[in-house]
Amino acid sequence: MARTAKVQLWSCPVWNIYMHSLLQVVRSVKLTIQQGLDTCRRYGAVYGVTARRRQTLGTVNPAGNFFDMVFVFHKKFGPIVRVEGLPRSTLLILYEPEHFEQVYKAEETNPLRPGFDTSEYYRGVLRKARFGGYYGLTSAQGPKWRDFRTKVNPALLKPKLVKLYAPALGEIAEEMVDRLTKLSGKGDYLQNNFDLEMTKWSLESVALVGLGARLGCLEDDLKEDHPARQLMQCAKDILDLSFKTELLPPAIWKYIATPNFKKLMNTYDLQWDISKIYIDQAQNKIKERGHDVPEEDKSIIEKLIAIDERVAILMANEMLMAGIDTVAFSITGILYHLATNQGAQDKLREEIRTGESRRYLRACMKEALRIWAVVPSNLRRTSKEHVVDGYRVPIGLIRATRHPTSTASTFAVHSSTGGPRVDAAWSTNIRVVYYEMRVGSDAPTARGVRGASVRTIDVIAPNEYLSRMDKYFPRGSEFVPERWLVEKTDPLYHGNTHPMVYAPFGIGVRSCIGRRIAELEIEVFLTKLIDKQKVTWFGPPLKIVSKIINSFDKPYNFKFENAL
Ligand code: HEM
Repeated sequence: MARTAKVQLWSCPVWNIYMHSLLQVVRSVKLTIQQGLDTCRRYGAVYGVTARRRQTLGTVNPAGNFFDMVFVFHKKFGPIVRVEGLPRSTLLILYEPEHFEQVYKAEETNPLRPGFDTSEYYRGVLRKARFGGYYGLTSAQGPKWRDFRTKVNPALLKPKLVKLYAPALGEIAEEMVDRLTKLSGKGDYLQNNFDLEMTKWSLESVALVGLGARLGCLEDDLKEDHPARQLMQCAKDILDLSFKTELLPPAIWKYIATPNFKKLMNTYDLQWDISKIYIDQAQNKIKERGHDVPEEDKSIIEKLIAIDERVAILMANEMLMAGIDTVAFSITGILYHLATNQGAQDKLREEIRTGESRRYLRACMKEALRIWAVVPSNLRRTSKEHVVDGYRVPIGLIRATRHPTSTASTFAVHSSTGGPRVDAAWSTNIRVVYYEMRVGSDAPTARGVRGASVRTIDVIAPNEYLSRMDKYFPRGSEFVPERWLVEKTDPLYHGNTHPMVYAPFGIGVRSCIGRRIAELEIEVFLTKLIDKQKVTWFGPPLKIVSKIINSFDKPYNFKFENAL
């Protein structure tokens, strides 16, 4: 397949692909990490040093849990840690909220979050005519991202509009509660398949909003060719195939259409085709009913179709990608904490039955997301230079390799955007030099340079790790919903901590667009479930594994009984 695509580094939303690639590398190769205090002040110099001066951490954290890994880094290297050895970029982990706040705020006008190049290729090149210049949110940066986000924000972020879905989500939740009751009598089925069941519920719920239809995920005996089954498979395959195509060696899809790449493009096509059928149905219903409906009664899908049919389909696909596993993980985490804290569960049940308030329910949700966030850290790619705590963080790094035959002692770096020419020195015996970029398009000249490539810098805010530290949240590893409700004078009061520490839905203008939908889905389901069922947990504690996002390790030892 011809590959004329000008592929840039793209954004992936919740999946934070770099976390995953980081974990893979940590498992398989020796990571070279330099302590921030040493490195940042002398960024270029450190990159120029030989392996002999690098601290090698070795294989860290074979279990692949992101929390444990950043814990080790923090303890070993301090508050600013740089991680080398990743395929596409350098990671700079900032453990002080003031530090990442400074970088994130400075990047807020153009927040860059890298993701899958293949998704951009599909939308921008392979199916360019179909997408008509729209890239969605998950695979767009800069003006393309901003334009789409500005278009869809009003439809997805208005609480009043999202609340219109509460009754229909309530019906789905009731069906799911009945289903759980039924399945809990089926031997060890739920122990092994609780995640699948929660995925069915979250897909059914998010599709109601994104596609305006009930898919039928909660039916018994879903056939292989059932659209619900296919959409569930598409979401799973897209993440899986993108990872394999882009991050596992040999990542040659830009030159040769590998089998995984072809499969990925076909999966995107299938997801589009199925979504289009539902969007067409929604459009027909709207036509039959007529447009003479007050603006505040129009559904999300109606508002999106009014912008453009392609925007509606693209946004539905984004929701199906970002809104299934995230919600399924979060509800599982909340249920686990309620099952292992019966006092909190009883208190919640009482609040639900009196029906006067939802304060405790919301506190339980916040508390569970503090302890286990589906996206364990946030990430922004630098687009400008920063000085953090006295250390210079460049826009990126140029990796220049000296030609073996060259005897020149310097090479030149010049800027096509008008910056000054800089002569950089090769150190004796060093064939590879990292030069800190100062302007967007710095590039080394040919004198003695064999090859040059640009490495970007991704600044990581390890929010889940920080949120469990006693320093920020007293009794940080305990489930204490009360901290979200107590007065300012109470030492547990959540507002005493830095506002950037707790960020399960991300940070700033690029934060999760599905937050209100996710919160409503979870709230409605918990209300129905805890009213009817007492949830308990038996066996060893539930464990997290970090894949593209966080997920849980089986078995799911929940027990559901009728609540008194
Ligand atoms: C509890 C469930 C969820 C959690 C914890 C979560 C978390 C996140 C996080 C951390 C980000 C990255 C934000 C940033 O970079 O600052 C994100 C982005 C995103 N999320 Fe969610 N999410 C959830 C549910 C959903 C749902 C239900 C949808 C769809 C309806 C959704 C759609 C998206 C999209 C499209 C983005 C990309 C936004 C952009 O780049 O402009 N998420 N989410």
